[in-house]
Amino acid sequence: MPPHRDVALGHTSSVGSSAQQGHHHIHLTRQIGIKVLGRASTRTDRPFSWINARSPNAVPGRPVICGRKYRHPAATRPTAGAPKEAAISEFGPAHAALADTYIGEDAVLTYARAQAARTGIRAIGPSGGACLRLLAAALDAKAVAEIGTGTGVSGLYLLRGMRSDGVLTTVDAEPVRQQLAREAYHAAGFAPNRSRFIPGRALEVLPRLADRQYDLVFCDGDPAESQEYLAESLRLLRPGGMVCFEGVFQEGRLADPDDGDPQTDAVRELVRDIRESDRLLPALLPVSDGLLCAVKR
Ligand SMILES: C[S@@+](CC[C@H](N)C(=O)[O-])C[C@H]1O[C@@H](n2cnc3c(N)ncnc32)[C@H](O)[C@@H]1O
Repeated sequence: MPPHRDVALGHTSSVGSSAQQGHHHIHLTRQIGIKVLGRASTRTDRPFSWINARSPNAVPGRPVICGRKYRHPAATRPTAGAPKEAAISEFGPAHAALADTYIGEDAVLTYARAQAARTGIRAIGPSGGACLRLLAAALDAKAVAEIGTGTGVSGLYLLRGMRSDGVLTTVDAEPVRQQLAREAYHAAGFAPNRSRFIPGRALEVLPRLADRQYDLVFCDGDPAESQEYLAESLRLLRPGGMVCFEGVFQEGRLADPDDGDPQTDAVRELVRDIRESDRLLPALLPVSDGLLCAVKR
């Protein structure tokens, strides 16, 4: 087998010859011409919290991702054969904190975040915000819809990633919060025509927005309405557009088998439906409180 260029590491390596590498691995290597650096495990006996086979919503063999504040009791039970994974789990919060501090927020974001805290709402964390900015830039987004303006933290990140002529349409049931967001966008130097504020309940406002006109839809309103937001997002998005849901870890409740709260159940359904949809290509990013993103095929 000829050597393949490893684009991730910038050196060449011989791949596909080891008996330990599975057929799928070899096939993938041939298909994309790079070395695959790791293989997904199919083990389900891990002792730590991100696989929770006891959850009533768990699909056998499929991981249920757990928020970083929650640790399943089994997480503390040592099990032979998986010390490395347990160690990785232990380092999760430290890595998350590093991802947050890496970004560094300016005065406007700091102010908008302080306003969110003052008014008692949760704003997306810096690492989640940076992902939104990154995705908006990667999509070259001209039209973005947001459910849950809050005091403008997520909107600032979105606007900073969008095209310079892009428009953010943002919906919130609380006009007072939208006014704070408007001030934050202004303070950050965005012209008024870069944002469109629509006050009202999401399920009343979203049906008025046009089909297939949006590059990105960011959902951060009422988690209990997640399924409806997904349906509306699929209608609003152009093919190749992306939907993102913030807060899917539900601060650890998602993977808590004892949590039967209807809101958590709604998010569990959302997570499962997105994963199993053949119209969507998902990735669950472990930033902020879980940012579930999916491209509409
Ligand atoms: C978590 S906060 C949004 C934070 C914001 N995305 C950020 O990161 O800066 C949720 C917001 O959604 C709004 N909201 C909750 N339920 C809603 C609904 N059904 N329709 C519209 N907005 C809603 C709340 O008023 C609140 O401002």
